[in-house]
Amino acid sequence: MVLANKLAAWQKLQQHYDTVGQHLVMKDLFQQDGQRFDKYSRQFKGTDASILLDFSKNRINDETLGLLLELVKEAKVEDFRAKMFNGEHINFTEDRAVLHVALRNLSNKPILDDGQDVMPEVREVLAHMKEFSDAVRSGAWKGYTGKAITDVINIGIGGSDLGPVMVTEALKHYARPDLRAHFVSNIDGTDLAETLKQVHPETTLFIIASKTFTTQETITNATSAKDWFLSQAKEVQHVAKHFVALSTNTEAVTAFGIDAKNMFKFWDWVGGRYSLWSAIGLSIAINIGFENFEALLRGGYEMDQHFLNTPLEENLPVILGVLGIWYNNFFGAQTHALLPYDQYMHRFPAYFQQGDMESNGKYVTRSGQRVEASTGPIIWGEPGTNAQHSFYQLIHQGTKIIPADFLAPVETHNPIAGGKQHDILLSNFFAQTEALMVGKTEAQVRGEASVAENIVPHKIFQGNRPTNSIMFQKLTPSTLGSLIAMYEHKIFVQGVIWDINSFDQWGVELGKQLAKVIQPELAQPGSVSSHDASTNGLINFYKQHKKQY
Ligand SMILES: O=P(O)(O)OC[C@H]1O[C@@H](O)[C@H](O)[C@@H](O)[C@@H]1O
Repeated sequence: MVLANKLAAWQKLQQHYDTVGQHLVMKDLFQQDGQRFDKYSRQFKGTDASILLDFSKNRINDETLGLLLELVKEAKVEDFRAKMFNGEHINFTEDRAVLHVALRNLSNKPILDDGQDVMPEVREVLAHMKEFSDAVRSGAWKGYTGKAITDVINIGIGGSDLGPVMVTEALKHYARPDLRAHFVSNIDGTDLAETLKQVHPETTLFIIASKTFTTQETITNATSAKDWFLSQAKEVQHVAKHFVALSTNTEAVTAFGIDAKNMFKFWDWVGGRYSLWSAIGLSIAINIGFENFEALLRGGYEMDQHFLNTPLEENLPVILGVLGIWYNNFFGAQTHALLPYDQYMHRFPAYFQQGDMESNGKYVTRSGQRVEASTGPIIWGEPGTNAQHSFYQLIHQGTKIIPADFLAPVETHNPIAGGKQHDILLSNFFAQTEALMVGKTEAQVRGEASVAENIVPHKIFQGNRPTNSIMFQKLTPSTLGSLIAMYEHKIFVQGVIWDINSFDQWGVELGKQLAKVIQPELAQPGSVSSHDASTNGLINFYKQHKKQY
């Protein structure tokens, strides 16, 4: 593969940026073209999910879009897309297929990994999840004293936590108040301790979620949870009624003491950050019911079909992907904000911090060279309108360009005050992207009542700040599924263009290795001298002041 910045379309884009792109003023473009919204907005329609993407408030014209799509073709995004769906081992550093799309493949089409159809096993696990989640929800699954389960604690971290947390929060409207979901991820004992305070062992189900079943945080928390449980339940045989595992590692699960029949399997072709669609979604299925979990899968599946079959110029993930490239690589934007105007989506940005940054935070190309162009953006965000009262100042008047996606539902689940609160929310949603685009000129500032001369520059907004507006009818399970899959594929498109492997995560390993060296040093008496002066100093400071428990 050729380095992204050496592709002919990239060079053309650079020239276009230098001569035209960087000078484009959106306000003028809107004045010149009354059809700009129609021209630069697209709709996705699933069975019941519908998503509008308005990307007209971007610093682009027809030539920009044409060249960006040329880049997609030249970088062979379509070939890679086919490779992913066909089960080729595109995650070549781990020699794995990338088949999260199989988890939501609701068609009868087989999907092959190493020549074997993975669908029968996928369906088998889904059936197991249905059976189990139904039993927990109906109360048929009983704890060791014969009581029904009231609290489910998912113990997992990274991809084995963030997806279930984000989705259960986003779909809280569909959850039953008498069946509470909790999530413990951090090795900090506070996370587990504070959660255990809220539950009772007789009515608590622990879901130990770990693809590898070797992750230190998860196994340690799971062991402490088991100790807590056994301190009251006493008999080891009761563990079977209160602990289940979600993993690819049967051996480690059984060694932990969980019965293999209480294990929900998935496969190494499911990346951790793409795993909420797999058995890792068990806490979701219990929380919102299996039918709703299936609707989530359907939404994902329908977005997969859209990504696969829609022409590039109509393809939402492709459009979002190339717009990201435009700002990241030509305007030098370092970050990308996700700003959901839906309180239920408050963990959506955190979810895609892992989804995007663990996927595309890489500087080595597929052929092992160093990239010459900037890769994955820093993803951040908070729900509107809270974010407006926090960091929007910098987006409006700071020195950095912050491309942002604004997401909002047309319909709210909670029409408080006869829908008035939703109107207020949405008026802010519309106003912010408008303000970011049009800004406020010096003349406008002066036109306002009595502004002191020295204050004038402070009140000017340059505007021309790019945003995408993403509206969907209502935050239903299928809509959420489509939105998640849309961003997954956006990340895919960008990774292919940058020629990096979006599906490994070697960058998280070094810190883990070093922690394993340091942990025994903390338990030994005396000071350490084997590290650099700073690390030695910090460790020794801790050892001097540490409390013995
Ligand atoms: O599910 P596991 O194996 O416990 O892994 C949890 C997380 O572990 C992290 O180290 C990885 O970077 C993540 O990608 C992963 O999701």
